[in-house]
Amino acid sequence: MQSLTLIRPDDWHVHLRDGSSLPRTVGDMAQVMGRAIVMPNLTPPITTVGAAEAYRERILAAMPSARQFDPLMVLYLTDQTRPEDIHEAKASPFVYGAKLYPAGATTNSDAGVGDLSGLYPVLAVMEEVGLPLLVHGEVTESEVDIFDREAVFIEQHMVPITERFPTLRIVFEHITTAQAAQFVAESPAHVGATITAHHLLLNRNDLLVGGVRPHHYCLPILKRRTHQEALINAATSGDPSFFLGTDSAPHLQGAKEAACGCAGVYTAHASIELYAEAFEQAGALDKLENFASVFGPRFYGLEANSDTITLIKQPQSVPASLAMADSQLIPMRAGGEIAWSVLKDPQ
Ligand SMILES: NC(=O)N[C@@H](CC(=O)O)C(=O)O
Ligand SMILES: [Zn+2]
Ligand SMILES: [Zn+2]
Repeated sequence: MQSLTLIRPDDWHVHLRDGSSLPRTVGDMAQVMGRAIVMPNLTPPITTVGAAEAYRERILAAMPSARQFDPLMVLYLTDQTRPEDIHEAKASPFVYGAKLYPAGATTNSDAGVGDLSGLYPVLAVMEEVGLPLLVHGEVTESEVDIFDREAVFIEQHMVPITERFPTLRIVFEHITTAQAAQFVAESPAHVGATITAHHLLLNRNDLLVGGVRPHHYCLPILKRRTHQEALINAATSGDPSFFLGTDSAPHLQGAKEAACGCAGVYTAHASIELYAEAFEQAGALDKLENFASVFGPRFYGLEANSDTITLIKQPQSVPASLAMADSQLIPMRAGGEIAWSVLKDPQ
């Protein structure tokens, strides 16, 4: 049977949520991932180092005992964030970045940044102390088409930010377009990007052909096939600017299958297996380890994990639903199969 042993991967963009959701999300993550950058878009958002450290404790308390999993915390930037908050974040051993959500761009982003230029004093400190800026890169103006919001963000915001703060470390999160892939490829090494498994495996036909598929609805929204191909090329290029970030974002079934359904795809149950499928389809399985396990830690100035996992080419069935928070969510590929499995640790 075909098998593939990798340095243990990390997830550089995940939503673990809070409270009674944590056993599901943390349990799934900790099965395979060594570390994860934990997104701060809770209600209320994680805007202080104190809140980030308390959230980290709740995550650790929800961990299955068997494995080590290290949650790396992130501050949520608002119009009220002060330069002092950045100094505190840099001083914390648990905080690895600060996240820019344009207000209204995505789930729980209402408290995000309204006026980006108002954030410049904060970005100046981030550049000075070397704290990475993680960006949900979409404009929110109602007149801009939803499929264009990422590309317009590059012109309106990414270019000015990188020009004004030329050494600021930036992660362009969950990129979905050829324009974003090109922007990152042409930027210096301290500008990176995460790419999700679902944006490698799906395009907007998978969202809309034959009926609307609410479980494929996420932000930034799935784009046309040519963009999917550009993302596959970027992820399998061997360029260290591109690394794994699942953006696994659970919502309960009822919140997705609704007249106004929430954005987010849940992939934490089988994320490395889904990436393996995408890399195999591209004939680039040999590029998976660097993308999943080496380039992310290198970007964040960390060592790669010291142990390994083994993937085997053995299909796994995905349950029709997964329990979360006394209810259920519908994971990616629900009721179907994924071509790869992770060999379980011997007990
Ligand atoms: N990606 C999504 O569609 N949703 C994320 C938010 C985000 O990452 O933009 C969520 O928190 O649900
Ligand atoms: Zn986002
Ligand atoms: Zn996200």
